Amino acid sequence: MNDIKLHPAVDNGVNAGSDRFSGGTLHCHCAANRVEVTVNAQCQHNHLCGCTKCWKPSGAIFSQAAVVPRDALSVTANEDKLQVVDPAATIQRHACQDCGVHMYGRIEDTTHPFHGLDFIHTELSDDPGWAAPEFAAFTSSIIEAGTKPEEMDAIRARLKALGLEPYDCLSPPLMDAIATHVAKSKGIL
Ligand SMILES: N[C@@H](CCC(=O)N[C@@H](CS)C(=O)NCC(=O)O)C(=O)O
Ligand SMILES: [Zn+2]
Ligand SMILES: [Zn+2]
Repeated sequence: MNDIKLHPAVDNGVNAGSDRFSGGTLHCHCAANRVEVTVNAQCQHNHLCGCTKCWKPSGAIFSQAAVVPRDALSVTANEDKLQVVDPAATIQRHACQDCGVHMYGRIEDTTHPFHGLDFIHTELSDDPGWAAPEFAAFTSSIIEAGTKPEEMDAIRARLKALGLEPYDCLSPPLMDAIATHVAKSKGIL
């Protein structure tokens, strides 16, 4: 056992997803009248995120976030309990007002490279088979939430041991995808 706790989904090892998985339901943490989100797709780009804005289960220092096509996602129960956490943010995080869990994040800016993709936290689903996290994003940002800078070497080593390469922004393929989108929108590519 390793005493560094990153996120419950990876602390005992990363579980592989299923190639045959095609979606499931997510629930908030309320004991009754749970908000339910139904996703009719496997997720992509699942990763840990160390930023201060993404929702984390209690005790976790990283969030786990993935994307799905926005037209594959619908709120199927208790949508009236959802409220956008920060309307000024790029990602509009729709959270349950009662338990605080973020049910999905949506980008409304049609020019954004990730427009059309919604962010979800797959641990809110009991359905097995969601694609596994592949890397850790915004790793240095965990300091902004209280992790001591001197703990970072051990945390990055633990991430690497789990096969989750730590980056301080997004992974190179996603950074390349963003830059490609920007270059195309400027007519450079
Ligand atoms: N260091 C900042 C980073 C925040 C940040 O840029 N988060 C990334 C990853 S989720 C992002 O794309 N944020 C857009 C948003 O929150 O709308 C923090 O920890 O708050
Ligand atoms: Zn709730
Ligand atoms: Zn984040």
